[in-house]
Amino acid sequence: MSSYNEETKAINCPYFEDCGACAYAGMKYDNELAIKTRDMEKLFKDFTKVEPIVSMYRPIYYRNKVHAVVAADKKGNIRMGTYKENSHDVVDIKDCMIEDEVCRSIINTIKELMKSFKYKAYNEDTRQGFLRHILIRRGVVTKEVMLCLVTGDIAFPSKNNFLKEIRKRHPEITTILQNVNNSKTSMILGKRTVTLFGKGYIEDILCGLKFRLGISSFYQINHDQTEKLYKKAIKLANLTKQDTVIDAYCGIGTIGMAMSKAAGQVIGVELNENAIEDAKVNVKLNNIKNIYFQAADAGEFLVDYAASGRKANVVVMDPPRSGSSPEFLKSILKIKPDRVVYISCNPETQVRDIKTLIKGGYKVSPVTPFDMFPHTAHTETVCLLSR
Ligand SMILES: C[S@@+](CC[C@H](N)C(=O)[O-])C[C@H]1O[C@@H](n2cnc3c(N)ncnc32)[C@H](O)[C@@H]1O
Repeated sequence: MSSYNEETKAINCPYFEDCGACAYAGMKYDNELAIKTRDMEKLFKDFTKVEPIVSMYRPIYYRNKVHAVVAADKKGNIRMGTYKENSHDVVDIKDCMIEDEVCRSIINTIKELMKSFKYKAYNEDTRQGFLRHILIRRGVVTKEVMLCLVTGDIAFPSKNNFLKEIRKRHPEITTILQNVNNSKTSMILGKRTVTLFGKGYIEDILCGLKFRLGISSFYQINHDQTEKLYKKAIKLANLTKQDTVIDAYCGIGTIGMAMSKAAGQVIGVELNENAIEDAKVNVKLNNIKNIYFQAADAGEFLVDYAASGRKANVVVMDPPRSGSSPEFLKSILKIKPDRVVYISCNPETQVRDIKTLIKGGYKVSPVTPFDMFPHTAHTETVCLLSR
């Protein structure tokens, strides 16, 4: 069994070595925070100072999105969990200190039901079998739960009985989806998704705003730390009603919408069309009038934006782990916004991108690290670049 020490805020986990997610399992939380701060100081030492890391009061059960790979061992026993590092062996996880407890208990129930319903785990080599992945999202404020079963085929034996049973055992589930993925791929989701029960999405409240979340859209996995991070980003942006803000890599529109009250207008740009669909609904849900969204590659969008001579005073960017693109950064240097607020889940690519902006005339504020992923080796950072 995994456990948490209330005094040291350390977690202990029997899967620690095989799973590999929690690099700092077993360590006092204070020591972990000191290591993360030191790492950030090293990384940013040539450019700027690092502020104290923003930590969690109770750093457990924070992941509001939980994923389990489903597989069978040589004896045919079902295993549900995560891939061992650099392998396709599945670590069979029964409990986890960083995942939402409700999501985890639903996964454990599905494992039990697979036996009684005689469902087979999907086999990636033969591409046979039924259940391949389980993906669950829970609204931290609304408590709505979305369960997505990723199967190798659309055929779902005893579907109605299964749905009845899982809903009886977990009345907290508000919607159930089936996604079909029979491709040789490391991607979890395939192209086809059908709603088996409920609305097909959940809602959650973040920074006082309501957000609709689909299964494929990005949503920060640590709700409480995200609110602190956005608050800091809004402060750094120092907005007025005269400002035009570009929210680049905007996902379902969370940051841009949180900034819209203080800004003149906001333009959100995001590659994932489903996320943009959610963003457009979210604007209506919150009755926001000064924001619009475009589905596009952020780099291409900004190249066109710069070429058309339009201006923006503020750019907020929150790219994926790979960071931003040279075209995007080049266009920033053309548009010359006064302020660029850069949020990153991979400070190494952030440093690379910051170097380009500094060469182009920007100065960088102290960086604030946020412990968005306690016990793992990851840190989120935010800073302001201004000219
Ligand atoms: C770290 S998430 C940030 C999302 C959002 N800002 C939030 O806080 O919820 C990065 C987002 O960038 C999107 N993305 C990835 N590559 C992109 C690209 N080339 N152009 C635009 N968006 C992209 C992803 O789909 C994802 O939604």
